[in-house]
Amino acid sequence: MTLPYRGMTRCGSTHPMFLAKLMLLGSGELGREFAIAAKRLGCMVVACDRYPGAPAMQVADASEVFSMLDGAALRAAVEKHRPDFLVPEIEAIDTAALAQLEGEGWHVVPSAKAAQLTMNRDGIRRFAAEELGLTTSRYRFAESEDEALAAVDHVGLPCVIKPVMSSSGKGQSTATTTNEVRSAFRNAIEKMRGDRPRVIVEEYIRFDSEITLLTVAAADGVHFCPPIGHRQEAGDYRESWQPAALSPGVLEAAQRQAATIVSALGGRGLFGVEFFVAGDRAIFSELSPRPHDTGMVTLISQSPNEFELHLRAILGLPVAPILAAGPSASAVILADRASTRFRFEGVTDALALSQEATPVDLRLFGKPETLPGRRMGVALARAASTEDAVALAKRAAAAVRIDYEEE
Ligand SMILES: Nc1ncnc2c1ncn2[C@@H]1O[C@H](COP(=O)(O)OP(=O)(O)OP(=O)(O)O)[C@@H](O)[C@H]1O
Ligand SMILES: NCC(=O)N[C@@H]1O[C@H](COP(=O)([O-])[O-])[C@@H](O)[C@H]1O
Ligand SMILES: [Mg+2]
Repeated sequence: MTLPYRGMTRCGSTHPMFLAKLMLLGSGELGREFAIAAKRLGCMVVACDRYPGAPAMQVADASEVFSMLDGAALRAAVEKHRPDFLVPEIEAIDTAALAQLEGEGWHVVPSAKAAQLTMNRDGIRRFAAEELGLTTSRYRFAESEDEALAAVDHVGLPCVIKPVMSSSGKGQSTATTTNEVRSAFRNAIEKMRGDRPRVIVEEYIRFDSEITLLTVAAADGVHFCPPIGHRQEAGDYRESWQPAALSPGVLEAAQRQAATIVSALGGRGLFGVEFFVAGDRAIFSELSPRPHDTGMVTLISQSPNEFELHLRAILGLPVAPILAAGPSASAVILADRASTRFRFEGVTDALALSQEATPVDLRLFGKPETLPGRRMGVALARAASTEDAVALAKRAAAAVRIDYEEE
C-alpha cells in the first residue's frame, strides 16, 4: 500500500513492517488512546513527555523524556528517531522549533502554524476573530494589573481572565469587581506556563450550554462528529456527553465556523472546536488541533473514536462513515492531593454497573503521581438518553476511589 506522505517528508526511515512512525509530543491520557489506535493500525510510536512512565509511554515502542518547551531536546529526539509525523499532544511546545523542523521537511500534525497559533490564546483568538471574522466574546490582552483594568472598560464586568499560555483552566478566574480583576491578573501570572506574563481579559458569556465540535480535516474534505456537550468546573471538564441537543441553526453556524478555521489552519487531523451556545448564537471559544479531553466520550459513543479519526486523517486514510452507538457520556476521576503512593479501589463496583443496554467502561490512566485536581481516569457510559448516560457515568466515576498511603 502506498500512503500519500511517502516521499513527501525527509525521513522515510520507517521499517516496512510499520505503516508509519509517529512521534508524540506529550504523552498523557489522550496520547495513550492515540498510541493504542496507532499500534492497532500497525504504526510505530515514539512517546515523549517531561516525566518517565507517562501514560502513552506505557504502550509505545520507544520513549524520550524532555520538556516539550526545550527546542534543542526536541530536535535531538526528532533527528534520533526520524519520525514520519510529529504529533503534538499538549499545547506547551517550543513551536518555533516545530516551525523550523517543518521548514526542513519534517511533517508536523496538523501543521506548525496550527500548533503555533493555538499554543497562545492571543494567537488563536486574533486569528479567529480578526482574520476570519468568527463570532467570539469581546476581549483584550493585558501585561499588567493596570492594563487588565483598562481592558475591563472594553469587555465589561464580570470578565474572565486567563494566562495566554495555559490549559485545563490553570490560572483562570472570573472577576466581578475591579479588586478581583487585580487578584485575577496576579493569579493568572502566577499559574501561567512559559515566560510571557500576558493574559486575555474576556467578556463573561452567559451561555445556555457549551459544546466541542470534533472536526476532521481529512484527505476527502471536512467531516464532523455529532456535537459533544460538556460541563466545566474551575475551567476543567467534569462530564461530557454526545450528542448535545442543538437547534439546526446553531449546529449549522458552529459547523460553518469550524470548517472555516480548520481549513485556514491547514493540514490534516482532528480538531476539537469549542463553542458557547447562547440563544441562537454559536460563539467560538478556542480550539485544539488534536483530540480533545471532552472527546473521550467517543471511546464509547462512536466508531471510529476521536483518536482513530485523528490517526486516519493524518495518514490520509478514509475517516467516514462515523457511526454513532447511542447517547453516551464520560465523567472524570480526579485526585484530591499530591502522592506517589496510592491505589484505585472500587473498580469492581464501577464496572458492575454495566448492563446490556447501558454499558459502563473505565479508563485508568496509569499516571505515576497524583496532584490536587489531577485527572487520573474517566468513566464511560451509554444509556437511553444523554441525561441517563451522564448520571450513570458519574455513578461509575464516584465508585472508583483513590486510596492514599501515608508517605
Ligand atoms: N468568556 C467566558 N465566559 C464564560 N465562561 C467561560 C469563558 N471563558 C471560559 N469559560 C469557562 O471556562 C472553561 C475553560 O475555558 P477555556 O476552554 O478557555 O480554558 P482552557 O484552560 O483552554 O481549558 P481546556 O484546556 O480544558 O480547553 C470554558 O469551557 C467555560 O466553561
Ligand atoms: N485539556 C488538555 C488535556 O486534557 N490534556 C491531556 O492531559 C494530559 C496532561 O495531564 P497532566 O496535567 O495530568 O499531566 C496531556 O498530556 C493530555 O493527554
Ligand atoms: Mg477549553
